Amino acid sequence: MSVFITGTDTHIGKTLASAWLCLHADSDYFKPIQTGSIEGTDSTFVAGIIKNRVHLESYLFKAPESPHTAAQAENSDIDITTIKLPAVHRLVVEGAGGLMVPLNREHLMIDLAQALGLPVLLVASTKLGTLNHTLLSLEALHARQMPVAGIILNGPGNPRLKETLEHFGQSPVLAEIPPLDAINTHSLQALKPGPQLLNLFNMDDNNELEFA
Ligand SMILES: Nc1ncnc2c1ncn2[C@@H]1O[C@H](COP(=O)(O)OP(=O)(O)OP(=O)(O)O)[C@@H](O)[C@H]1O
Ligand SMILES: C[C@H](N)[C@H](N)CCCCCC(=O)O
Ligand SMILES: [Mg+2]
Repeated sequence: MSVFITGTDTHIGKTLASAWLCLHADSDYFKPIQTGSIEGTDSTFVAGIIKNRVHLESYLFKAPESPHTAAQAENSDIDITTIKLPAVHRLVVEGAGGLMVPLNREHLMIDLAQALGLPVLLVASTKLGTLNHTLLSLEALHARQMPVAGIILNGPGNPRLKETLEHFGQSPVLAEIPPLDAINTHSLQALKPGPQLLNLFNMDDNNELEFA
């Protein structure tokens, strides 16, 4: 089984969560659309953690902007039908920014996620404001009846957040990643995912995802 990792925002921890999951789930990594390549790419970061199990991006643009304008700046255009999943058994696919990020004049990141048909993991902050951002993202996914595997909370502990998001968002919080002093293979290895999250990678493709 493979998953599509999105987030409530850019810079929210999608790559961190992706590297962490690839490490523990023995999974490959694929970032179909990367912008801001000058600053360094997510694939390069993840390759530092899981070495050579990182697949080449389908689209790579220099400008640290939304994919639709970063592509335009290079006289290019993103055609989501050209994005094919690498033929591997376990794959973590990372989006860019959040779900409503435009890829071209017609498609948003959520359209790509829907086209790829993978269960979606939503990375969300634990900061004030996250309830709105997270529930809006879940609303968008549920409105399209897309398979939502669950939420990964990233940031300082916030006791009531899990229960509130599970109640209103009808999706499980599958992991809570604390602020890490260092981000490397050792620190990610030491952070153990729960069985519910790892089981996602052991499910076969026709398993129904439902909120327990
Ligand atoms: N739990 C954490 N502890 C420490 N640093 C973190 C944590 N989560 C994220 N970061 C740092 O915050 C920055 C943004 O995280 P990350 O690159 O994973 O965001 P992203 O959602 O993948 O962004 P993008 O939309 O550009 O792909 C990175 O420098 C990352 O190392
Ligand atoms: C450049 C950044 N690191 C991401 N790759 C792209 C983020 C696009 C965000 C668009 C937006 O929501 O305003
Ligand atoms: Mg990233």
